[in-house]
Amino acid sequence: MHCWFFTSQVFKSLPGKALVGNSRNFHCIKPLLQSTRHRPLVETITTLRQNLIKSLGRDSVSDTEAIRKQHSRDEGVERHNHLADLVVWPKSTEECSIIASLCSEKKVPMIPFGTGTGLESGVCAAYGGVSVDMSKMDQIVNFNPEDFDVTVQPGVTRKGLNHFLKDHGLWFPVDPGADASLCGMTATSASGTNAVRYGTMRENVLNVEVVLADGRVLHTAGENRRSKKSSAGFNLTNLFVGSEGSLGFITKATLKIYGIPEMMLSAVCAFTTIKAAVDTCVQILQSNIPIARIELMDDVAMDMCNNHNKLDYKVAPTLFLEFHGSEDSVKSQAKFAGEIADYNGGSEFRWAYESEERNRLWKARHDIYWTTLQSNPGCRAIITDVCVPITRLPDLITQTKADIQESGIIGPCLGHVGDGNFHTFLVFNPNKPEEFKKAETLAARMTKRALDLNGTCTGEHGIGIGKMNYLEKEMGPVGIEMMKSIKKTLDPHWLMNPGKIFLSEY
Ligand SMILES: Cc1cc2c(cc1C)N(C[C@H](O)[C@H](O)[C@H](O)COP(=O)(O)OP(=O)(O)OC[C@H]1O[C@@H](n3cnc4c(N)ncnc43)[C@H](O)[C@@H]1O)c1[nH]c(=O)[nH]c(=O)c1N2
Ligand SMILES: O=C(O)C(=O)Cc1ccccc1
Ligand SMILES: [Mn+2]
Repeated sequence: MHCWFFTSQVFKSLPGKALVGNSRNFHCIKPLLQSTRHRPLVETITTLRQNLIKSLGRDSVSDTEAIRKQHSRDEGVERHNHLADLVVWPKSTEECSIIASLCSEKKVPMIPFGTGTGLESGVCAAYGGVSVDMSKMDQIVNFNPEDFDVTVQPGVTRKGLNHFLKDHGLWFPVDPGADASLCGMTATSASGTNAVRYGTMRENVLNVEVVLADGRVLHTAGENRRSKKSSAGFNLTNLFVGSEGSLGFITKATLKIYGIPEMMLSAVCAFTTIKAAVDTCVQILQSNIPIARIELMDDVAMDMCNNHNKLDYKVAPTLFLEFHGSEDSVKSQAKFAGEIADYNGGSEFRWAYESEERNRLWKARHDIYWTTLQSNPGCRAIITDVCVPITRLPDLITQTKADIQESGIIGPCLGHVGDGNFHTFLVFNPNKPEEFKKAETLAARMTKRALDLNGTCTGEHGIGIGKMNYLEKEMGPVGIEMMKSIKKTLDPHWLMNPGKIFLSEY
């Protein structure tokens, strides 16, 4: 039973309480944790702050409100306005271990913070506590080009790593649309446009070093081990891939890296219907063309993309494709894919050979989130991220689009159709609760549809706060119970990132 009392404000998160606050534009989309957990006592935080300063030094601890605010939300829609009580910056695994021990001793929650680009409120301080910003641990600690692996600390971002790798003719292909930390990407089991060919974080993490809630240090595949495969005991590495800061601090990640392909060729192809575009994708995959990326943008997304980036693509359901390999192989892949697209009524491929043009095309795709928000000033968006077996995709997207059109809400559909993973972002004006309600209802209908089609409520963004309800449905009672018993072994006092993933505690 947790007996914590709040510090900064008389604010208790009541079970199931939904907040729609106009003045601060924040929305609690889903009920918060159904528990009577309270924030830590003021005197507890004061003592903890002194102990942390003594151990880490003054420059590694802050209780400044602006810093706490900056660490108490991510890039997703705001779900509440609770603040972390303190922010700390460990410089090493040892310091992270000290932080965990000191917080555990006082039973104060800890929230790992990567770069804050998450979309599901994963870094929010649902019950106060200490936000642990990992950015000062920013070294590439072990690089083995001939073995195609590298080990990074949590402050290294994906673009930072690729900047280092490119001089060696190597790259790390998992590419969420933001320049996220690689350990944050591990924690959310992130993905991106290259997953069709190279996989997601789940397939590209060989080992992680973790600091557990009590300060112990765990190497999930054994210390410094980096074999491409192993069947030695349980797969503890993948236990932490997708753990969303709820099982421990990832303080090192050993990753697979790849040779930069001899040739990368991108193409854009427009279709008359969403179904034709998605059927083309399914047939390309079924024909075993080793396509690197295949992304769908619907007419709404294309229109915004054109306007925002001064592009002149057709305003129609569109596939963005990319082929990697030797020149001969790329050309034959592209030719075969072009024939399949043509069979489904696709337009001529618009090619992009030069890296400059390719980057512009893919930047337009990656930036669609900002594009949509900037195209609708003052609005926010509920982001959906369902993933289904690819043959179920045409119906799912078509039905979802029909729902959106009927609702009158702005909701572009796009995403990683090669994985069966697609997104809508359901735009609403925070000062119009009826729009928010419509967006929320659409998201719920879409997720129910995906679960009914043997899919998942989240392909890559994680559960965070926004999808706690859905996880219960998706996993069922035994699944949830199993996850909690694993968490209880690693974090018996529920101190790691409380208020996320699960609706109730032990
Ligand atoms: C414009 C845009 C576009 C995209 C995306 C975001 C934005 C803003 N994302 C989402 C986001 O980039 C992705 O979830 C990243 O993995 C988040 O990494 P951060 O380092 O920002 O984690 P952030 O700091 O946001 O934390 C996310 C979660 O991980 C935990 N965490 C972070 N660092 C940790 C550590 N060292 N140890 C333990 N836990 C840790 C946190 O506690 C939290 O629960 C995305 N995603 C995706 O999969 N595919 C995509 O295509 C995109 N596209
Ligand atoms: O762009 C993507 O693929 C993302 O996952 C990020 C995203 C998805 C939907 C809305 C906003 C951002
Ligand atoms: Mn995505």
